[in-house]
Amino acid sequence: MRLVAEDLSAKRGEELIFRDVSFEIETGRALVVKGPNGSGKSTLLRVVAGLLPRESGKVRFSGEGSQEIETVASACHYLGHRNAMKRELTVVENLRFWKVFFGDSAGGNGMGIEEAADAVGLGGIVHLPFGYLSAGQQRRMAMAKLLVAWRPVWILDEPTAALDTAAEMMFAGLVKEHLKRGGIALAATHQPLGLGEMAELHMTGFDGAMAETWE
Ligand SMILES: Nc1ncnc2c1ncn2[C@@H]1O[C@H](COP(=O)(O)OP(=O)(O)OP(=O)(O)O)[C@@H](O)[C@H]1O
Repeated sequence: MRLVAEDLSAKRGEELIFRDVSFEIETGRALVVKGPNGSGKSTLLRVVAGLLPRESGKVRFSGEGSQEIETVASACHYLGHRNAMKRELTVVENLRFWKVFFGDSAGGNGMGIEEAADAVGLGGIVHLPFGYLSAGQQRRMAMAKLLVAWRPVWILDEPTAALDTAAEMMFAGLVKEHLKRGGIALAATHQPLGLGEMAELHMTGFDGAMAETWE
């Protein structure tokens, strides 16, 4: 199966942020989106995840297994800059909410909540309110959200910003395992994700009217 984006363009407000962006990602592969601040990386990721409307173009799956997927959005996990957790609820309550809310996509099973917390190295503190956790621990728990429900596509926006080296390595391991299970990852990042050689999409944004280049 492949995630295919064809000739995407998107606006924020009245501004065209990018156009003619196309890529394909096979199962088991990751694509890293790079580019300077403001070049449209986050916008692209949100468009692919179905969180922002696209101005033109298409996002679809093709190949074996794609028929079982109703919509691209239903097959995507999106980890944005914010953690999407309620501070007042415990970690277990937050993860339980997401597990039920997302459900599993066809062809996979999410981890149990304790197992997912263990996988991000925080098994002992799931009873605490999310707001009690340190910033790095909160980010780790947000990563556990990706594990409690199976979705083949992980869309990751600066996933390891502000994490320590151990957490970066832990997350690289999670992504590698996801790819091994037949997942797909699309990640915007300024720092290496520790995944080895990855395909890259370089976004330069518009410099004036029409000066964008895509590699
Ligand atoms: N809600 C909005 N309304 C209008 N313009 C916006 C809005 N959100 C973002 N933009 C603009 O869209 C452009 C692309 O923003 P985006 O967040 O996609 O960039 P980015 O490449 O992810 O940047 P960074 O590396 O800083 O995270 C920027 O010029 C930004 O100012």
